[in-house]
Amino acid sequence: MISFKHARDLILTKVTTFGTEEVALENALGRILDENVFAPRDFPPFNRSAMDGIALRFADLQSGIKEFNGVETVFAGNLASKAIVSGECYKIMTGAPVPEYADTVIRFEDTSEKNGLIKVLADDFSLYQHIAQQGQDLKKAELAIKKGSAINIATIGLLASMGKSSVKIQKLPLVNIITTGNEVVDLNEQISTTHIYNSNKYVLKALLMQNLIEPKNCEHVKDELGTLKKAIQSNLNADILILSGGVSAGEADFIPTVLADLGAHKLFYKVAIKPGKPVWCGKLGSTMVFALPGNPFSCLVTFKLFVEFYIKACLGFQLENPECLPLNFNRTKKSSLDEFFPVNLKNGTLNKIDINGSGDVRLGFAANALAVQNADQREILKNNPVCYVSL
Ligand SMILES: Nc1nc2c(c(=O)[nH]1)N[C@H]1C(S)=C(S)[C@@H](COP(=O)(O)OP(=O)(O)OC[C@H]3O[C@@H](n4cnc5c(N)ncnc54)[C@H](O)[C@@H]3O)O[C@H]1N2
Ligand code: MOO
Repeated sequence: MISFKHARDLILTKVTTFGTEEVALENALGRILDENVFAPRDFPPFNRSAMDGIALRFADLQSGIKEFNGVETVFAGNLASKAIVSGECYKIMTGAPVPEYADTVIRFEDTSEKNGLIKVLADDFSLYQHIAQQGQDLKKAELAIKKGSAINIATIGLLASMGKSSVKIQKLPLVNIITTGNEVVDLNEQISTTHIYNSNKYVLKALLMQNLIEPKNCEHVKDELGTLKKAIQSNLNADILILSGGVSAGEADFIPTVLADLGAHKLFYKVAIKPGKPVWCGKLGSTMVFALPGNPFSCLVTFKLFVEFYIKACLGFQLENPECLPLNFNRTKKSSLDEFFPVNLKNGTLNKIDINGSGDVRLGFAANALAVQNADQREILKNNPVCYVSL
């Protein structure tokens, strides 16, 4: 059995890229950019009025001029055709280019207009006030977004502002899922007292969808050596194969044997964590295989700790160190394993979530984070910091 950290380090030795693709901007949210994007023009591209008002010469205000002749109105999208001289101003609308002859904007609210003369009521003004100056956000040819950046909402807006209708991004992995177990039936199937519904299938699919991945194939297989072998072989046409169940010590837990028979290169089998100890990980041909324990909460936890970790590392997401916050209750443990438990992060503390072990179908559903009690910490007292990952 290896430590959690050792298991993660082994996974990192298998990090690869799934290739790149060009997608329409509207499909790029949450993905990793695979190109440097340079500003195609200055932003703003011209001195832009930030207010509806009048544009005038600051020097006039400084010399005490308070009344101005409005010579032209400049709307957003238009250019002024006249040059102003001392004592003259433009009426200008938000988003319009401030003509080169003006350098200060006064809001309409701070003016009054009578007989064509516009009076400045405010006494407090500064050069370039209410003007977003050309190139103040980005200069033409400046690196606007670095290759490897995660595309968030703001990035989508910026890319659109730069006129990018499509972007080069990291491809997502192809993922297949095989759930196992004679007692496990799909929703809508006949269920008897000793049968259970296949919740892992839906949890794994949802976890992948959370990572924007739609599984390529998803099937359920009985605990039978030959059938399992065939199913695994026919699901190696993916970057990642996720198995659930059949990895522990039971007489029908065939997965580690089948994987060995198929010539898989094992990275690890059994990690010093709870839940999820019997997790198996390795490579079969070019496919990365994660065989997760069947217990629902173990399946969820090992996906987050290992499968998602691998996917994120391959895609080039920055792997952040876990954050830590005070635990709002006392927690003791008997095992000498790293124990992961569901918590609810609220108001800066980690609050208790009821869960009866890794077979609890509730999966800690009110939880929004997974906290860890390290192997050597037998007891955590209330208000002591605990590290967690978001769910
Ligand atoms: N003698 C030992 N027994 C067990 C050990 C051990 O170290 N020694 N480890 C325990 C731990 S920890 C776990 S976790 C489980 C893992 O078992 P398996 O991966 O072999 O999974 P199964 O036995 O197939 O199932 C366990 C449990 O989960 C239910 N299950 C399975 N698949 C699904 C599914 N798709 N959807 C919902 N629920 C599922 C299954 O019915 C069982 O109740 O082993 C312990 N045993
Ligand atoms: O790892 Mo098992 O997941 O403790 O039940």
